[in-house]
Amino acid sequence: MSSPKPDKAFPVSWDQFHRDARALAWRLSGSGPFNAIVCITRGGLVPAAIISRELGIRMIETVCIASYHDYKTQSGLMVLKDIDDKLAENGGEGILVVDDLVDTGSTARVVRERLPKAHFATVYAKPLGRPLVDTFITEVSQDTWIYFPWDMGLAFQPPIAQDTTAG
Ligand SMILES: O=P(O)(O)OC[C@H]1O[C@H](OP(=O)(O)OP(=O)(O)O)[C@H](O)[C@@H]1O
Ligand code: HPA
Ligand SMILES: [Mg+2]
Repeated sequence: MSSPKPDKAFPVSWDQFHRDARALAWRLSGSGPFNAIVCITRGGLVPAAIISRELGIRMIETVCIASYHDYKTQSGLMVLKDIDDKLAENGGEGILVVDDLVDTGSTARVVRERLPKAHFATVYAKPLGRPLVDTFITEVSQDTWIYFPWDMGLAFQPPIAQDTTAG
């Protein structure tokens, strides 16, 4: 049986995301040193860019994984592009893996199997995936959906007095 879809919303602005990704970089600056970043696309691209700038890591590899094909629905995790074998030598020691969030943990689990010694970092974490992450910044509940700034746009909001759904 599939779990109920998250019904709480946690919208994140560009400003907030930049602050949180920078906070993650600060926290990571006490770990390492890291020779390279492995970024889990697509969500990991933005935090990886911010962290690579802050920590001066210019070697960046991608692992391309698609797990949520429809809005809030996870189905059939696919590894579209694997990590270069050379980077996976030594079990990924000295490698920093970056993603935007960990939810059920299935994406992180696949990457961890490939890079068991790598350091795994995400900006946000939900309880089911949290044990798979070494460093993260903010935890949200499992029934919360995180709305990233690249998935949102500015929209008109009706005044409270006109909102028929308001009490
Ligand atoms: O812990 P999990 O339940 O596996 O969920 C977390 C993953 O889901 C999202 O990726 P998605 O598959 O939506 O692809 P995208 O990064 O290309 O948006 C997110 O970016 C994480 O990689
Ligand atoms: O809460 C989420 N927000 C955006 N993408 C996601 N992919 C898995 N969980 C989430
Ligand atoms: Mg992703």
